[in-house]
Amino acid sequence: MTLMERLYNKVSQNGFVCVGLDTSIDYIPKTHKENKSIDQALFDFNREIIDSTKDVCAIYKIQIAYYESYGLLGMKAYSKTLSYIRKNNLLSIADVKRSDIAQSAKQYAKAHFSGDFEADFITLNPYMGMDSISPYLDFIEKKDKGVFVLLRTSNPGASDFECLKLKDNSEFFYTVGDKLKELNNKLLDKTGYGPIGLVVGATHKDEVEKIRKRYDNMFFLIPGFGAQMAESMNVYKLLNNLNGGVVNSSRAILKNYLNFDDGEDKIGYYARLKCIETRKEIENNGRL
Ligand SMILES: O=c1ccn([C@@H]2O[C@H](COP(=O)(O)O)[C@@H](O)[C@H]2O)c(=O)[nH]1
Repeated sequence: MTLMERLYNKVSQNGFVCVGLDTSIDYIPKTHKENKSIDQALFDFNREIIDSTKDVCAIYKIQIAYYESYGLLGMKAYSKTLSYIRKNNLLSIADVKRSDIAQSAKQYAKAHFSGDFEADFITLNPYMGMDSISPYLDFIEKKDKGVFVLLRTSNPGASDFECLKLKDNSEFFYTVGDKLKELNNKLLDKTGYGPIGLVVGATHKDEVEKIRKRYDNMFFLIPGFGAQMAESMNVYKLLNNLNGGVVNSSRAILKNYLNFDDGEDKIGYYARLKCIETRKEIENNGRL
């Protein structure tokens, strides 16, 4: 089975939620971190979240910044989390948003598609051009890996550059998307999708239908739901009949336990509950 088939099947079986492991030591209760090294505390927390959510989510996204910020110990937790995900036959996205000249991109590809930090998918920033993307193709084709490239990001400043108007009055990000679509079209498999996906935030409601239609064969990583308060209807429209993307939620899932008196003893349980709630909210509002 190809990577895209595995992801597609996970979405069909478990739903489209992508659990974001943006794990900060600040989110971990005192009782769960005292007498532990930082790497152990981060990893134990992640393991509890993974064990409790693996049958109600499609994939895990690990935001590298949260681990890098704790130095070597953070990166140890990052590596252990990725390998735990792999050992359990689950899927991972390393949110590393890389971008560089081809020679350096090749090293990034090696770093994040093999060895200590091996992930199934990574995120890329396309703004240095197509030669900053092509070095990843070797791993995509030979090692069955995938990428999600930033297209229309969820942050408030996203329009500063992504939406700059070109001479024909189109927005710049469509040029980026069209080039990536061309590349992805050569790699489609029987799911109808290919391993070059797009990051499309659900926070910009006016464009979601146009983006979904234009990039119909591209699998989306959709951030913005939960802590960034994107509307569930926007998410639904980006999902392409609920099987064309995964919806990331990080803080809302990891910190859900804080909303309950008995939360500290049931971190995984409340994360699981939030995953189920997230899926239901998006599915139900989409049906309206
Ligand atoms: O456009 C983008 C691209 C990436 N992200 C990342 O997704 C998560 C969102 O976390 P929440 O806590 O659910 O808001 C985080 O890792 C971002 O770096 C994004 O938000 N928007």
